[in-house]
Amino acid sequence: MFTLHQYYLRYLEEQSIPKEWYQMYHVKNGLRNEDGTGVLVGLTKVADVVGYEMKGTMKKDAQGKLYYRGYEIQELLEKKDVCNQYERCGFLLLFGFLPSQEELSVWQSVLAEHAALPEGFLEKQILRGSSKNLMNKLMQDILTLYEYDDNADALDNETRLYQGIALIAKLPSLICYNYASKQHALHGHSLYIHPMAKDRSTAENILRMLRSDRKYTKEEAQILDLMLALHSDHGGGNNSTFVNVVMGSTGTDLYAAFAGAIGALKGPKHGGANCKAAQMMKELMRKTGLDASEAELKEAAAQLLRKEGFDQSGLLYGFGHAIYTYSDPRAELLQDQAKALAIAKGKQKEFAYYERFAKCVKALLKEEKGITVCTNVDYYSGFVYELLQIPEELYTPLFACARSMGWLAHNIEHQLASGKIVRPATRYVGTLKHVK
Ligand SMILES: CC(=O)SCCNC(=O)CCNC(=O)[C@H](O)C(C)(C)COP(=O)(O)OP(=O)(O)OC[C@H]1O[C@@H](n2cnc3c(N)ncnc32)[C@H](O)[C@@H]1OP(=O)(O)O
Ligand SMILES: O=C([O-])CC(=O)C(=O)O
Repeated sequence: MFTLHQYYLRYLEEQSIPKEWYQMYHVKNGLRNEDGTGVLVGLTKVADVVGYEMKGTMKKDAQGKLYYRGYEIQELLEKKDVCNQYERCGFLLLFGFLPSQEELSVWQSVLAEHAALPEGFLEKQILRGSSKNLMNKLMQDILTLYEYDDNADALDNETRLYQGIALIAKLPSLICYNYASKQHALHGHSLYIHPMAKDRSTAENILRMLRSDRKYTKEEAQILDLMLALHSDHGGGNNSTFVNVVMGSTGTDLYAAFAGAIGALKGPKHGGANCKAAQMMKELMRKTGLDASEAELKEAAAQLLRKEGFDQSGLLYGFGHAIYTYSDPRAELLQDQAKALAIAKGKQKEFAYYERFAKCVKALLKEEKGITVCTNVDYYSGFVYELLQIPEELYTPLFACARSMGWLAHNIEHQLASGKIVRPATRYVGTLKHVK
């Protein structure tokens, strides 16, 4: 009797493609050039991500910079005493200019108007069906929302833009209600469904919906708002945005493209790294204690790199980036937030542990792999969320909620500017055979 396992072993023996062939056939593996830079696959006016400079044909590492529609992120998010940076950045990403105060309030009321879920959706789709993973549930919900849209397959870009806005407006309640429903269904927790308040920002509404007493402080809302704004876009090349553009290029519906992007973002090498990093750090703190020496921290990192412990992937989550080298500007902003929050909440030792561990990992990856890595956006974000009492399961869904602005902006931009179906090539390297 043959078993599938045997077929699999045979497959490995006969069908595997040696790693060296990628170089031999000049494959742009992972859509990267030989120097690690990304293959140019599009043009965008939405955002720019800078991590190196090209001096002729030489790549030179540089401090990281992120621009939304030409505005540097630090400058854009300078104003700290407001709670609607996310809405402001979203407007900028989608329409290309910074809204006036009046335009911003119109935009907020448009989002509020579309936030309500279709009639019966909460009861049928959310309270009656939970999933073991909230990202998967979000994909299901978005695909179900397709059924409620009479013009779901519209090809016209303006219609798609409005469809996308209506979808984005619903993400905060989808995420929070699914969490509540799951906690109730799987863990027997009390169920509370707080409606979105029309006069509050997205960040305020998320905190309200997540908390049984609906209470939050202005500072908490400002930090969450900053987190959402920071995650709103990252150029056209990041995996989830690209997936959504590739799917959109076939003319498929926006619901499908968003579901695809959410699936991509869930991956632990992409947005899912925020959960993984938080879990990894918790396990390390338990294992080494908060007072671990530099040598102990470095050994703990080396063990992870050797695939010993944690998830045995060999990855140090929250480190490294396809573009950033010396620094990820978002991680720097988050590090400042994490520090301030840690002081306020008496978690300085944990914060110091994060900083000391980061130093060891950077040194280790330089020694072992010869690469310059920085902490990326996913390193400190979980720590910040934890101090805001946001449950771990929601870290990646919140990323999706924020990034949906960027997904939509790039989806529409590609359709308007190029409209070309994305279709690269692969080379057949098997042998030719005849059926006997
Ligand atoms: C929102 C975001 O998506 S930010 C990124 C979040 N992801 C993570 O934090 C997961 C950990 N990091 C990584 O896996 C990677 O750094 C990525 C996926 C972000 C970028 O990957 P790449 O562009 O392939 O990185 P790069 O070309 O610099 O990698 C060179 C080598 O270093 C390894 N490397 C890079 N980062 C790490 C890391 N954090 N831990 C262990 N090894 C790493 C790569 O696996 C590769 O090894 P190999 O040559 O043996 O195959
Ligand atoms: O740009 C990338 O490859 C990943 C990233 O940081 C993001 O999507 O925010």
